Amino acid sequence: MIRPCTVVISGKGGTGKTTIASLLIDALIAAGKRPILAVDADPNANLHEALGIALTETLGSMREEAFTRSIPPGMDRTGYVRYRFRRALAEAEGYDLLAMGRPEGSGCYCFPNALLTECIETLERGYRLVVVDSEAGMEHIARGTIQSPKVLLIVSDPGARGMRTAGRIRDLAESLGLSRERIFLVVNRDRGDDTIESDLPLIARIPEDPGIGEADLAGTPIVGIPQNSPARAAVRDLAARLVEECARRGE
Ligand SMILES: Nc1ncnc2c1ncn2[C@@H]1O[C@H](COP(=O)(O)OP(=O)(O)OP(=O)(O)O)[C@@H](O)[C@H]1O
Repeated sequence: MIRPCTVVISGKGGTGKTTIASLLIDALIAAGKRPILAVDADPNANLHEALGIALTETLGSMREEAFTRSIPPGMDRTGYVRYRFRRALAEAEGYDLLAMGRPEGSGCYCFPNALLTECIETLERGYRLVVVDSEAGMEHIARGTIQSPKVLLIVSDPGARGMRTAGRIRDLAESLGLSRERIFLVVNRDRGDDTIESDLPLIARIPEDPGIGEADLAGTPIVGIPQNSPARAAVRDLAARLVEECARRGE
């Protein structure tokens, strides 16, 4: 089976992971790289809002039912959970979205992780790309839920502190077995004249874009910003680079 190319977007809180994930998914679809599986693995699940689609269910929200609710006649519990799992996919033009939902209690994603680990291989079939909106801790990589991604993007603001954090995330990813050549830096909210001091390979500089702020303020989807907006153009270039990286690593 050919596995899709998995791109994980990580970075510390508020750096623009979800914004970039949504524009990236949109750009990849426009480039014909469909269908895409989008996974919202951020505890503050809001990728669906950035993409402008409704979400009816998260993997976390299925927990109670999976164990307590009586299952329909003729189905065993595993079959029922798989059925519900497929239903948790929000279908949209060119992609499906799966949201993990909030962690249970002490920050553990035990149930959604177990579910995703069990189902991801079957689920991945049929997708060309998997784009994961993740968090800095990379619990999903640590737990092996998301198999070694082909590309890890670390999003950071241009400042020195952001660069140090990006370096620490890279070290964490490496300690989890990800090879350095798969890890790239994305500088977001770039003002053009910032000096980037990082030993991470820079794959994209996404400019500060007033259209994103306006969409945020109005609560409208990020993917609704004009096609010619500066951030969108930069993400299109990023999408093209990712397509090359995936091809190099055997999509
Ligand atoms: N290039 C940009 N230009 C202008 N504003 C931006 C840009 N990128 C992100 N923002 C703004 O920065 C804020 C944080 O962005 P976003 O929610 O995408 O970050 P995040 O890393 O996903 O956050 P969290 O870790 O909380 O999930 C939002 O208000 C968003 O509108």
